[in-house]
Parts: sequence; structure tokens; C-alpha cells
Amino acid sequence: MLRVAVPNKGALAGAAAEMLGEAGYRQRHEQRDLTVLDPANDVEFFFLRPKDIPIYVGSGELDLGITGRDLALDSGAPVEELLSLGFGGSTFRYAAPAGHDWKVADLHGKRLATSYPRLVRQDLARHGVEAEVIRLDGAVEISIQLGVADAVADVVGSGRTLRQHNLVAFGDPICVSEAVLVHRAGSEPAKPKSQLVARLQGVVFAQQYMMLDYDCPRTLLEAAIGITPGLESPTVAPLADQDWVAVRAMVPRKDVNRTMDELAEVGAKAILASDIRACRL
Ligand SMILES: Nc1ncnc2c1ncn2[C@@H]1O[C@H](COP(=O)(O)OP(=O)(O)OP(=O)(O)O)[C@@H](O)[C@H]1O
Ligand SMILES: O=P(O)(O)OC[C@H]1O[C@H](OP(=O)(O)OP(=O)(O)O)[C@H](O)[C@@H]1O
Ligand SMILES: [Mg+2]
Repeated sequence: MLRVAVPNKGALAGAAAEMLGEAGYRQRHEQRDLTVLDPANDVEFFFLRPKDIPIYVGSGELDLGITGRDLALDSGAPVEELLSLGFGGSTFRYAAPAGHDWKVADLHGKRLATSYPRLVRQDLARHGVEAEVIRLDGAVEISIQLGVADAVADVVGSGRTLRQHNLVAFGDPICVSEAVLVHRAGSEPAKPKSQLVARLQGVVFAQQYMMLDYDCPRTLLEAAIGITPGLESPTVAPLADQDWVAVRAMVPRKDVNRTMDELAEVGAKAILASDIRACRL
């Protein structure tokens, strides 16, 4: 039976559960349940803190896990990414009080608070900067005003928390993160494992694409296909009116409105965009 770690709470938990549900796996009904058995798919899910997941997967106790790239790197556990999941996007950055043009070199000799000490120490070493790293569990942005640190290194999502505490981010992002599916580095892609990977890949892909359907005069088909080449090639079907065809193609979600504008401009009609729930490519 495949054993899979899933975040039990926090920023990644909701979207991870939703994605597994969309991929056809059994959901937990009680927020406090720590395991869920899915005999139909021969999988057992373990609901764990995202920070601990790389440790369980890296040790080989669990086969797969969903966690943040930043957490996986900070753990130092021997895990590797199988798939980027497209949610939980953040950057991990240095930040310090606004009003000064901070450089990473300015951290030399300073106190730096973070929940990701390994990631930070590695980055400081890369910059040849020696700073005192103070490990905090959370709410790191407040540590400067409370007097325990001069600067921080923390997760930035919208940037709202930094602004609230009058901090500015500086230097290149230490890590550009999102939720990822990991396995133990170098482990074999056993079959049930690769089936779960393929299912999740299908959901990630479905979320990034939309299906476009439209009617097009035959004479304009070439131009329309140039706008919606699809993945392999678009489906073209005859209409009752011999001069028209129906076209169906997948398009990147982020481009869908611009693509619809372009199709309308070349003369396509009845352009419909619909969501794709899941797919196998
Ligand atoms: N505001 C945010 N926006 C986007 N991603 C975030 C945000 N906060 C955390 N993350 C991502 O979520 C993961 C950490 O999740 P979470 O914050 O739930 O864990 P935690 O900090 O260990 O737990 P908790 O916050 O519940 O104490 C990291 O990969 C991080 O990059
Ligand atoms: O840029 P923003 O959108 O404001 O998000 C960033 C904040 O979100 C996370 O905190 P979380 O809620 O996980 O609390 P924590 O600090 O206790 O981990 C992160 O640690 C930052 O504090
Ligand atoms: Mg957090």
C-alpha cells in the first residue's frame, strides 16, 4: 500500500486536500484525523505538519509527500521533487526596517531571525556573510520590534505582513517556493506511486488549461488554428452548414481572454471557454 503524507493544517492543507479529492482520492471527514485509508486506490494518507513531511519521506517511512519547496530545502532531508503543484506560491526573503537601502552584506554581524535556519545559513555562507541566526517558530516579522533581531528572513506571500511591520524585503529571493510532491531521493517510481503522480499531474495541468470551443468559417480555419494550435492539434468537426466547422482546443488559462478576443477578430463565433477538471496527457 502506498503511504502518502499530506499537510494537516496551515497554508497548504486546504489546497492539497482539494487537489487529492479532484484526483479521485478519499478525503478525511474529520479535521483532526491523522490518517485516512483509501483501499479502493491502495493508498493510506498521513496528515502531518508540512515541516515534518520531508523528514518522514526522506527517511523512507512514507513514499510520497506534499510540502513546500522551501520547507523541503530547509529540512536537509534527502527528498527530491516529482511535481510542482501550482499552489502555495511564495518567496523566501531577507527583510529589515524600511528607510535604509539594505544589502545582504549589511547583515554581517547582525542578528537575523528566521524559522528556516538551514536555508538561511546556506545562503549567508554563499554570500560570505556572518550573522547570528535566531530560530523562531513563527510570527517572525515581529521579532525586530520586540528587540530580539535586527533583520529577518521569512516567507512572503502578498507582502502584507512585511508592510504591516514597516519592513522591506531586500536581496534576491533566497527561494522561490510552491507546494511540491516529493519522494525519497533516488527511490524507484513504483507503479501505485507513478499512478498518483500521473493523477496529480492531470489535475495540475487541468487547472492551468481551459477548453475552447468555437465555430469558424472554413475559409478562416487556418488563421483560427494559428491562434489555437492545441496541444497535439485541435479537433475540427463539420457543421450542418458546409461552409462552417466546429473547433475544439486546449489553451493556457492565463491567455484565455486574449485568445478569445483574437478568435472573435478573425471571425470565429460562439466561442465558449470551459474548465477542465482532470486529464491524462
Ligand atoms: N502567506 C503565504 N502565502 C503563500 N504561501 C505561504 C504563505 N505562508 C506560508 N506559505 C507556504 O506554506 C508552507 C508553510 O506552511 P505553513 O505556514 O502552514 O507552515 P508552518 O509555518 O510550519 O505552520 P504554521 O504557520 O501553521 O505554524 C511553506 O511552503 C510556505 O512557503
Ligand atoms: O506576505 P503575506 O501574505 O503577508 O504572508 C506572509 C506571512 O504568512 C506566513 O505566516 P503564517 O500565517 O504561516 O504564520 P507563521 O508566521 O506563524 O508561520 C509567513 O510566515 C509570513 O508571516
Ligand atoms: Mg507559517
